[in-house]
Amino acid sequence: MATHSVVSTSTSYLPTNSMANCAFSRAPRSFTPLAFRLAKGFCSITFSTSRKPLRRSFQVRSVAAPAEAVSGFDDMVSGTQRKYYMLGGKGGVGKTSCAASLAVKFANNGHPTLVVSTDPAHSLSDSFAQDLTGGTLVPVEGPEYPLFALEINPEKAREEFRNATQKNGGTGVKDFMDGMGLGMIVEQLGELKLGELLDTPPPGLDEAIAISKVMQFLESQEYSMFTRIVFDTAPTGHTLRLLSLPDFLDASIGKILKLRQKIASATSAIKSVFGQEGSSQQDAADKLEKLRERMIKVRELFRDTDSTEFVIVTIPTVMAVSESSRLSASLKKENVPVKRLIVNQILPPSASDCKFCAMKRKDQKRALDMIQNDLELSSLLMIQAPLVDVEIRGVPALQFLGDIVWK
Ligand SMILES: Nc1ncnc2c1ncn2[C@@H]1O[C@H](COP(=O)(O)OP(=O)(O)OP(=O)(O)O)[C@@H](O)[C@H]1O
Repeated sequence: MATHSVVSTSTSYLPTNSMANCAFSRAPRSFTPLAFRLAKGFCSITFSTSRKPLRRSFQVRSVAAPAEAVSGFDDMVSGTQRKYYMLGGKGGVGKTSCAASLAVKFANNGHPTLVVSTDPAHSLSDSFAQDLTGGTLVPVEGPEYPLFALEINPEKAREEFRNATQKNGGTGVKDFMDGMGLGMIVEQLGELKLGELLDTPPPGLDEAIAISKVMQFLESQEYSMFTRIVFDTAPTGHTLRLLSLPDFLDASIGKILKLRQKIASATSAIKSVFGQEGSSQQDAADKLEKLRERMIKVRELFRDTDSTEFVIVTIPTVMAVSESSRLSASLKKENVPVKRLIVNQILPPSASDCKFCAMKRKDQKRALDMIQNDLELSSLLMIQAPLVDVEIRGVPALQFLGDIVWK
């Protein structure tokens, strides 16, 4: 198996420090790559500057790759049935870059695609070099088939829901129960903390509501065209909490709705309370019911082996690999289908390493060996993605990365 490392032939871009000895040399970071053409033996990159386009040529060395790097993209792209890919892992490992590059690749291979960020700290806009904020679908320019991006604003989604349960400055469901002299029952149902849940949401709720918001989009006929949906998820901790959240919310909301029904039919006095303030409370109850239905759908979606896959993204460091192993175990426990592990930012092969690179390479090798011996991770299809020497920003750059990673 051969891979290609990019070596600048233009000495003006070679750094003056010891890294200059490395095959892995630097490209000008202040430029935005406009087009990448990688062919066997030769690669050319066109950069734009504020003054004029600049073209630089690069030799591409053929070197032995350390391991098989085939991702099984053919399998991922085949069929027109809708499929969901969720990319997750430790913060900063390259989830967004991998998710965005996968979305671009799907769109270039015949799939109308939607890429969604559910990470409260969005970086999709940065990755596509396009403003995708605003919580609506934004078309991404460049790919052959339609590609839309969506950055969910969890804060806004939560506010919308909270407003429906907080009429007249009340504090939501808990006040609603208190107001009917039923606060005691709420207290008795110790685990029923929906009021608090809305006031001080636990970590992960934002993302659950964000995904529920996505479901809202997907239920709509208007969006039925998308055959591939790629999620750029929040870092591991959020994702793990998110996985257990639909069950928790389902149970809590289910209980409160049942309780409400029981109370409503039990006494006429309470019935009249419902009657007088019917619309806002009915509205809140309807919203709760709707949220609950969506949570059930989210839970089913996470576990559907036919249509969903969670791809773990990591980097070759002991800390990242340990976290990925825990993530994999948790996903397995929750019956979430996982097949692939991307090990991103691997130093490309080089004939002459500087001291820094040699040490880094040794560390990376240790982490890669750790993956091979890890009970959780060794069974996954490992995709090795090289550390590239340009910032992955904009569709051409994502296409370039996608062609390396998704083969
Ligand atoms: N293979 C790679 N080679 C070089 N740079 C990379 C590579 N993958 C990602 N990067 C860079 O690393 C930085 C972090 O990447 P990215 O935003 O995709 O990570 P993330 O896991 O989504 O981060 P966060 O957890 O903060 O959302 C970005 O500047 C990106 O361009």
